[in-house]
Amino acid sequence: MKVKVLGIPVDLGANRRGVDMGCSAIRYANLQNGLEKIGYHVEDYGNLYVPNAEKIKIKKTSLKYAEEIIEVCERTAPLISKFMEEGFIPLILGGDHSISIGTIAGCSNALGDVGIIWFDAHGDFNTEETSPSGNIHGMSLGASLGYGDEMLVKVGGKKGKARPENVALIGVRDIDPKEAELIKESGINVFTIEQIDFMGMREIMELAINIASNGTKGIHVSFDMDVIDPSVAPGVGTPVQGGISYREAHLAMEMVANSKMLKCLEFVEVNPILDNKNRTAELAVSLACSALGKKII
Ligand SMILES: NC(=[NH2+])NCCC[C@H](N)C(=O)O
Ligand SMILES: [Mn+2]
Ligand SMILES: [Mn+2]
Repeated sequence: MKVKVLGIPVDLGANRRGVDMGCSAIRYANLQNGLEKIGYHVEDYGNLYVPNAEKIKIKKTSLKYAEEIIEVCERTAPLISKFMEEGFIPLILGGDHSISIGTIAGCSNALGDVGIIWFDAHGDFNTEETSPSGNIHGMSLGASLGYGDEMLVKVGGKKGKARPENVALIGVRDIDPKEAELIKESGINVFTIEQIDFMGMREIMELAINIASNGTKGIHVSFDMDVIDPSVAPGVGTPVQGGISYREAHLAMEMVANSKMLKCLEFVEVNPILDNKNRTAELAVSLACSALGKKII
């Protein structure tokens, strides 16, 4: 039971500044202590170097900071693979959601076949052509599945990090029109917030875990804190009303732990500037503990 924590303080993929501080906020909320209490050996690698937005001129408004984000992701991928080969579960702290292009590449390279459960209010399936914002954090799931800019798609070496039938996108309620078409075309499994209301998180997670486990060597869980309702998780840059509850989020993580398939875990989009006394980071810590096996009794 070993966890290796890695901070990736990228905020270049999002419009609002401040998610780069997410990793510090999550560590400050006693992450290491919480994991040690449930029996983990925890090593903290520290943060990856990320260039400062103030020093960079945007070259392309349709793919903002692409060069820098790709460079960070290319450094991330081999590091994640290495942690996994050493027997650690990587626990990655964002940063905005663009970092997943690198983490998923690394996880996929280490495992060969990986399933992805992606929690998000958004689809993160835009491309340069469909994105209304040009922000790469809205493109990272699509890029991981082979859609979009060649350089983004090729991070870590191979195009298409998982089979679409092994991917579950959960909690979505804000998808751009052309993004929706791409999502449908891709064939990934989508569970909207409406379906969670209707079927309950338990059934959705049973399906999602099956989807992500079927024929794979393990599951990568990518957790965008904006999947949770903003009344519970206010410290995010792109909040959308009507998100999942505190307990639904925990139940989902508890079921991930029970599946014994978790190989790589990340929490992204925590923005301490917009938070209320660090409660969103504290929630990320308690969710991490649940995903890694913390039990009520
Ligand atoms: N990871 C996120 N919070 N993504 C938000 C994406 C918002 C919007 N769909 C866009 O592409 O700009
Ligand atoms: Mn996201
Ligand atoms: Mn989101």
